Amino acid sequence: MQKEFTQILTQLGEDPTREGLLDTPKRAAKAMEFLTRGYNQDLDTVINGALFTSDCDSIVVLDNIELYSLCEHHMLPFTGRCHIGYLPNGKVLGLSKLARIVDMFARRLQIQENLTQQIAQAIMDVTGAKGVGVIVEASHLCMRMRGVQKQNSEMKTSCMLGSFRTDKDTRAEFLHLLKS
Ligand SMILES: Nc1nc2c(ncn2[C@@H]2O[C@H](COP(=O)(O)OP(=O)(O)OP(=O)(O)O)[C@@H](O)[C@H]2O)c(=O)[nH]1
Ligand SMILES: [Zn+2]
Repeated sequence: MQKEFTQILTQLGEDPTREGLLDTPKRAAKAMEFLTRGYNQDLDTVINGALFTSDCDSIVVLDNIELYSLCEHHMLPFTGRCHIGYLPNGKVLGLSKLARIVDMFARRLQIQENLTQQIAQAIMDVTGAKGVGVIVEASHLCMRMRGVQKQNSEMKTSCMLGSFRTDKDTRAEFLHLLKS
């Protein structure tokens, strides 16, 4: 991507050979590689076998997982928090792996709706849980720095699968746990 970033600098009217910009294409390429490293990850590697037998039959929640992604329309950041709950079905997932799953999908070009669904579906697929709920709250720089320029609105998306979708008591308990 270095060559392309040099071209972008030129298109902007900049001089890519001036001192401050000499290493910019290299840095920008490295940063973009980091911001999209989710493309080089898969669930198996991320989970690393950290799936443990358990007879836990209560909702497990991990909330306020910070999230950094890039919107696929403008390639500008959207950032916020992800809240996850699942009802185990004989297996529990290593706690950090929930956050790693969030990162794997967030570090790709995304829209928030798809990101939310992909996280929920991955947790369902990996754990075979009875139900999964995922809520994402995020602020989109493409709506703040440019375009419609609204500073305070947040997008909230949710994906409820299995018993979180079919059983309103389970869903209510999840939402209550998040509030408390
Ligand atoms: N649904 C959804 N839309 C998003 C997300 N991120 C950015 N967008 C929207 O994608 C849309 C792209 O609309 P376009 O009209 O093609 O692009 P644009 O002219 O840059 O739009 P404006 O942002 O309204 O200036 C905008 O409404 C963005 O707000 C997201 O995660 N989910
Ligand atoms: Zn956008």
